[in-house]
Amino acid sequence: MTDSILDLHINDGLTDEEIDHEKNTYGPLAEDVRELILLALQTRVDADDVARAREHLAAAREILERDRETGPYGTRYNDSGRYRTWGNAVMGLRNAIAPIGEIHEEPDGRVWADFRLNPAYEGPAGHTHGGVTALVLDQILGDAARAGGHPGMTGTLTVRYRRRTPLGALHAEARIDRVEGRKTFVKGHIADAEGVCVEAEGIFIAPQWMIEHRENLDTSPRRE
Ligand SMILES: CCCCCCCCCCCCCCCC(=O)SCCNC(=O)CCNC(=O)[C@H](O)C(C)(C)COP(=O)(O)OP(=O)(O)OC[C@H]1O[C@@H](n2cnc3c(N)ncnc32)[C@H](O)[C@@H]1OP(=O)(O)O
Repeated sequence: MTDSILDLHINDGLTDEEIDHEKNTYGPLAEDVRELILLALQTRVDADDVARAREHLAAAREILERDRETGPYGTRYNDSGRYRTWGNAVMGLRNAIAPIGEIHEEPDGRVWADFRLNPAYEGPAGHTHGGVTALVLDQILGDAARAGGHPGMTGTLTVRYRRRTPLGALHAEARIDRVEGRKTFVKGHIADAEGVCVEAEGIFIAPQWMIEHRENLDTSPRRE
């Protein structure tokens, strides 16, 4: 173990039942917080009602803080090969800002997700923030590299914004273009119902520590 990423790659020994229990407990909490983020943006109730709502939120925070972790979630797995990246900013089950619920991996190497971006992801008025589409593409392209057996860190991500990306229903997909030694070149895009909005090419590079620990890495399709 030579890298700080590996230090957060932990078999926590949970049973499948315990993982399911955690999923059913903390997943809905993240959903509630996601709804609260939107409500903070959109509510029009008056100051008295806001003050009352904040009292309830303070009470909820007091309960949740009674027993908590303080650091990042990292990657956790168990003996049956269930990997959890629940803190991930794009698709972490316990992360209320993560916009994607599930990323699908096809046998032909295509990786894709259908998702919705609500107004909390706004950049130009009524449209998606360019940093958010880049965030999603970094994940989807990185997942295509990993799912194809070539996990790596993003070395370069080149993003071309072809036309404005609306908020609402979107589709992202990616696949490996070619592999050159430790470098994997991946191409992908985000589209709305009218077609492609943003294209990206990523170069994912397997650092030495990742190659050395390859057999322990999360290339399994059972990630959740
Ligand atoms: C145990 C847990 C494991 C988890 C395993 C699963 C991971 C599965 C991910 C899932 C999906 C995640 C999706 C989100 C992915 C991020 O968000 S990752 C976070 C953002 N990226 C980073 O923080 C990376 C920071 N940079 C680095 O760590 C290092 O610079 C790199 C990129 C690993 C390269 O370091 P290095 O291995 O020392 O590279 P080096 O030996 O200098 O060069 C090797 C080759 O790459 C080229 N190269 C070097 N840097 C670059 C670059 N930036 N751009 C292009 N080419 C470059 C060199 O020219 C060289 O090419 P050749 O001469 O061989 O042709």
